[in-house]
Amino acid sequence: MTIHFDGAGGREYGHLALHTDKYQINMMYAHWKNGTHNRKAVFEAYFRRLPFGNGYAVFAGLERIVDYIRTLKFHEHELAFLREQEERYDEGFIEELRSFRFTGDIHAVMEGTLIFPNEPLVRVEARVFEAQLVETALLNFMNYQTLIATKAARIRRAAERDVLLEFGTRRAQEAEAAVWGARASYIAGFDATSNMRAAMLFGIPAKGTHAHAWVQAHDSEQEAFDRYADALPDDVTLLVDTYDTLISGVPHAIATAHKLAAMGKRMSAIRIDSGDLAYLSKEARRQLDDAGFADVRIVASNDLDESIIAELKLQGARIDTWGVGTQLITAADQPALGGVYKLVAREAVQGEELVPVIKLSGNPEKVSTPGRKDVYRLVNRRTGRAEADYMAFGWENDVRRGERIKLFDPMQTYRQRFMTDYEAVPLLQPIIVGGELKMELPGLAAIRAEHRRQLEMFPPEVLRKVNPQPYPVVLSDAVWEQKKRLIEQFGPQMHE
Ligand SMILES: Nc1ncnc2c1ncn2[C@@H]1O[C@H](COP(=O)(O)OP(=O)(O)OP(=O)(O)O)[C@@H](O)[C@H]1O
Ligand SMILES: O=P(O)(O)OC[C@H]1O[C@H](OP(=O)(O)OP(=O)(O)O)[C@H](O)[C@@H]1O
Ligand SMILES: O=C(O)c1cccnc1
Repeated sequence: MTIHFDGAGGREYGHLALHTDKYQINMMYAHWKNGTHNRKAVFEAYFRRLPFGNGYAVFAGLERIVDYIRTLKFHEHELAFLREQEERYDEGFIEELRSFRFTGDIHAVMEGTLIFPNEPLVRVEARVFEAQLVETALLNFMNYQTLIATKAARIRRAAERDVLLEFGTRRAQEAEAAVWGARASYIAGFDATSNMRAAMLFGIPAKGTHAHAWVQAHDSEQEAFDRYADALPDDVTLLVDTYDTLISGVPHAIATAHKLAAMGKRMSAIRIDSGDLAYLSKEARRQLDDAGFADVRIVASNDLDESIIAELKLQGARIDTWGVGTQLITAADQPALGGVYKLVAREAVQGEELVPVIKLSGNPEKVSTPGRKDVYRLVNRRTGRAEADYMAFGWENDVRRGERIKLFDPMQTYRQRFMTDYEAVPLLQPIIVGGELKMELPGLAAIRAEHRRQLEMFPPEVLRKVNPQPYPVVLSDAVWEQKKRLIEQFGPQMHE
């Protein structure tokens, strides 16, 4: 059976229970066959390396994860499809899936939070049957949206206080990437999107200029500008590079601006989309100023990214607004974030205590950190600065009480120091408990404000775009001791 996409937005198309890798279904099946499917498991999602050589990443994806978890169920057409698989799953398993709901707990970092390698960002505690299924979709959402939010944060930094417009939809890796990418960019400081659906779904301001096609669709550039300005209300932006930016585009735009002014309307901006954007913007600025339009702004676009924006600023470009598409929405210089989802604890016997588990690797970076962990941001009370993120077990009270704690880097254990006068801010919040939404997720305005507030807490050395200082992510003694113990316990087996 194949459910053909009927082109009419068929409802099946939006159902995500099978938005998972086949091996998850097979593991669920094997757990079910063995009678272990109801045992509790704890998974943590994290990434190991920061993208783009940045000093931090920006967490995004939670809204989509929560929506997915809350609506997760197997529909009849999905069960029918599973019945046809070569594994010939027992009918009892299909029946089990028919009543499937997520009944576990999810703790997560809030969107917009600055995050760092190897710290848990989402913790899923549920029957292994449930926790296993959701890995793929959860990573899919978290990895893409966090990647785009991080890229957007770099662009925001380069653009300083200028206006940033997200223009990526036409180059995005399909429709969902466009809208969730627009949202992720907005979280990290973009001001608006050209994508109308993203604007409608999420309440992001929608903004747009016009394309070359508008100019080409008229007998002359002047006519095109006048007609566009006539048709649209105040504050139009005219694209001036269809023929020649300085010889025809800007002078024609100025002529239109004069006509608008005579009618009590105004032209708000021109857009330049090709050529030497530094030179053209400076010359266009001069022409506009000389004509008495010092308040008309200049928008630039054309394959921009954070490096080109920084470079154009160095060259003294007179650009007020940056339209950024392809490089942002595809994260062109690093098109994937390698977030992973690892089992850290499990019920060896149903109903009994959780036991920590480890994943070993020849590569020390890839050895997982066992046990169900919390993560705290340690903020120096005197300076208000974040100094380290600290992973500890739930029963460790010293950090919560603000007692003196040791900070050491698990990759460089000889480097350690102590911290006393700090506030420990828990990063993992209870989002879903017992399958029920525990907290109302913040709206985009609050997420953006929190993101901006967090940036203030980090030193410029961590925030800079090139060769930033690593921010410490450290383990409590107890977490480190347990990791060592499990490495010793399971290590030799690697060589057998
Ligand atoms: N002054 C500048 N310094 C550095 N990079 C620039 C400068 N001006 C433009 N760029 C960037 O150079 C790249 C190529 O620009 P180029 O001038 O080749 O485009 P174009 O060929 O004129 O545009 P199009 O192909 O859209 O017609 C783009 O990414 C653009 O943003
Ligand atoms: O360059 P981006 O950062 O992706 O920004 C979006 C681009 O999309 C439009 O170009 P269009 O699709 O018409 O193609 P072209 O200008 O590259 O020919 C627009 O004029 C921008 O150049
Ligand atoms: O509004 C614009 O100028 C725009 C929108 C999408 C892509 N390029 C430009």
